[in-house]
Amino acid sequence: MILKTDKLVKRFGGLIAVNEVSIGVEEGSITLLIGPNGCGKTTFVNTVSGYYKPDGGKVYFMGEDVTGSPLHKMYEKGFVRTFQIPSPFLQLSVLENLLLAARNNPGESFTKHLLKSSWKNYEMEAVDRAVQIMKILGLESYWDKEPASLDAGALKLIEIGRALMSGAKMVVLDEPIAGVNPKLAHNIFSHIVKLRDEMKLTFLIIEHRLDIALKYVDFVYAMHQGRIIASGTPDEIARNEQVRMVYIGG
Ligand SMILES: Nc1ncnc2c1ncn2[C@@H]1O[C@H](COP(=O)(O)OP(=O)(O)OP(=O)(O)O)[C@@H](O)[C@H]1O
Repeated sequence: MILKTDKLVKRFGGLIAVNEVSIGVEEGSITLLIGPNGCGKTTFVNTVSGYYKPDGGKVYFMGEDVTGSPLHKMYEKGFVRTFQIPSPFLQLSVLENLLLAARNNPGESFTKHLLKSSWKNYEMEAVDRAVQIMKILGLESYWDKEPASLDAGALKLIEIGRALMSGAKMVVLDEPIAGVNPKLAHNIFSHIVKLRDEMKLTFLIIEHRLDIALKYVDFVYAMHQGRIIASGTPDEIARNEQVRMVYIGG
């Protein structure tokens, strides 16, 4: 398991938004977190990623106890939420946007990289990686285009590509297909699957559109009122009575 939580708790005053949530995310998997509005999904992810301090329980990332680690520490360890990556620069190309998201950009620490050769090596490696990522995401033919000229699906893929350039090992996506048409939504999920298969990347995804998402993910956790009420394969979750009750309202 790349990520594990053990009885994680987050309270807001008297409200227990995350109530002893224990989950495990397999490395190289796509894991989905579902549940009705207000059930605690965002608060759970915020508590894991260091945006909130937990009121109880533990978080383990890559075998290390990271309970209460701040957001930037989790990011350094490779646990990345796409909002941590600055928004794309609309006047720059797709390639330039990917390059700017690369971590340890020598431009950031001038004195460490006075030698031109280290700049060159760094730049070549970064360009190679960006090209590899653009190929997997099907963005290579747009490499010199400005993001603003592309569709919503491509923008989402650029966002994921930039998370990858930043050295992410696990990416958390908050409703990656919200507001995009079904064709683009399937396209986004197909590329997430490719990243899992070709780069061994792990995803934790919050998504409401189960008709689409369940076709692509490996494992699902269902939350209701701060607790995990079911977990299993997409098939098991689609057949789960309690999950159906919560979603359809009995
Ligand atoms: N900062 C906060 N202060 C107080 N209460 C909060 C705060 N953030 C969330 N809550 C409450 O915690 C509960 C869980 O909210 P959360 O946003 O985590 O749910 P969610 O499952 O992500 O919902 P959605 O699908 O609508 O995004 C809700 O009752 C919400 O009102």
